[in-house]
Amino acid sequence: MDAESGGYGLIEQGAAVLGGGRIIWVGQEAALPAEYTTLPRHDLGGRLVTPGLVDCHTHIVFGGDRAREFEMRLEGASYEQIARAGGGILSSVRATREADEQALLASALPRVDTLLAEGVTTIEIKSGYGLDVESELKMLRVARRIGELRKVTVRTTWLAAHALPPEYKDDRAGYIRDVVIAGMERGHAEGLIDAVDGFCEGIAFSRDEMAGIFDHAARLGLPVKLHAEQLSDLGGAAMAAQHGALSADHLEWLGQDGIDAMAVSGTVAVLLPGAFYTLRETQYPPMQALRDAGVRIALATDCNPGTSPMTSLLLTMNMGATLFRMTPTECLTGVTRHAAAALGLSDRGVIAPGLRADLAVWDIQHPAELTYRIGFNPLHTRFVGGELV
Ligand SMILES: N=CN[C@@H](CCC(=O)O)C(=O)O
Ligand SMILES: [Zn+2]
Repeated sequence: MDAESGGYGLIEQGAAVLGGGRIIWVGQEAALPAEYTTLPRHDLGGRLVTPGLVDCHTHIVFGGDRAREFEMRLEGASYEQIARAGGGILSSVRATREADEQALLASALPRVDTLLAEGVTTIEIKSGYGLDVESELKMLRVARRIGELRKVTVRTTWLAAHALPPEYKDDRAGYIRDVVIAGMERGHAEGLIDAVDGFCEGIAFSRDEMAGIFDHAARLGLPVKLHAEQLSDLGGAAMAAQHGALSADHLEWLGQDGIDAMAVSGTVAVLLPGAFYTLRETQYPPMQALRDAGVRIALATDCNPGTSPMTSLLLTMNMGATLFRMTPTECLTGVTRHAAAALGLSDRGVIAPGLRADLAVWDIQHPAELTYRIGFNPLHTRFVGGELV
């Protein structure tokens, strides 16, 4: 990092050596060690290269859409009112339960491809619209298939604690036992789960319920993360941090206790400006206090049918800057290094020897252009695991 590059760590006239899916060497082309000078070359024409982008919070696999809910909100209904009336997440649950794996895959792929076309090379995909064991596992199988078909890294997250389905409306404990925990065990045994998440909110699960679910995840050796403090302050982020959570996400209502706990545990703050924008929220995440405490901040699309029907990580960066006053450097770090950390991945997000050769090549001169433009995609090429895509 240096002052001139604005903290990006830019290398002018740079070159990188890739091999075995990894970055072997990076530096100025003039300093390329002699042993590499005879290797086949890709001339990138002086373009800017960044790490491949990481979208660390998505619900990109789902059935149906929520365009009617969008209209209802414009007519004055709130997200909570719609949820309490059986709409919101539960309407996506009905459509997701009805869809088979093929249909879910077919509807998700165009959304995924839109992300990839903007330089994304790693995507997190949550369950959470099935809310029964079979439907939740179905979502995660589709997520894994997306990774195989598109040759990108997909990290899967068990989000059965997203909402209470109607058949369990008088039996919260039964839902947690029979679906959230029993399904977690099965999904873990089948190798379908990389992390466990939940929605800690008045319309979803309490802090104590989530703590019990996280204790179970810990027994299985699964890392945890949490939708916390989106609509109210239930102290979810602090509880998640005490469980060593990889990330706490949303965080509009996060208080100082939560910030302090996240700083101690190294929990990444994942901000989701798409949901903030769509819900026309007025409560801002505590950017400066997070910075002051040294909490790492990531950005993600939160692509979902209700609160963030968005498939652009570049627009997310612009929103992070315009809505949350993040600097362009913070926005880029937020979709690379810190986003990788939010997924527990230490092998990507930076261009450095030994790390995965996931790279995005852009037709721009300066990295701030990625954040500054709106609706413009300057991606030239991606390298995924060292392969030119
Ligand atoms: N906040 C909870 N879950 C999703 C929204 C899901 C939905 O409304 O379908 C989110 O991250 O914003
Ligand atoms: Zn979410």
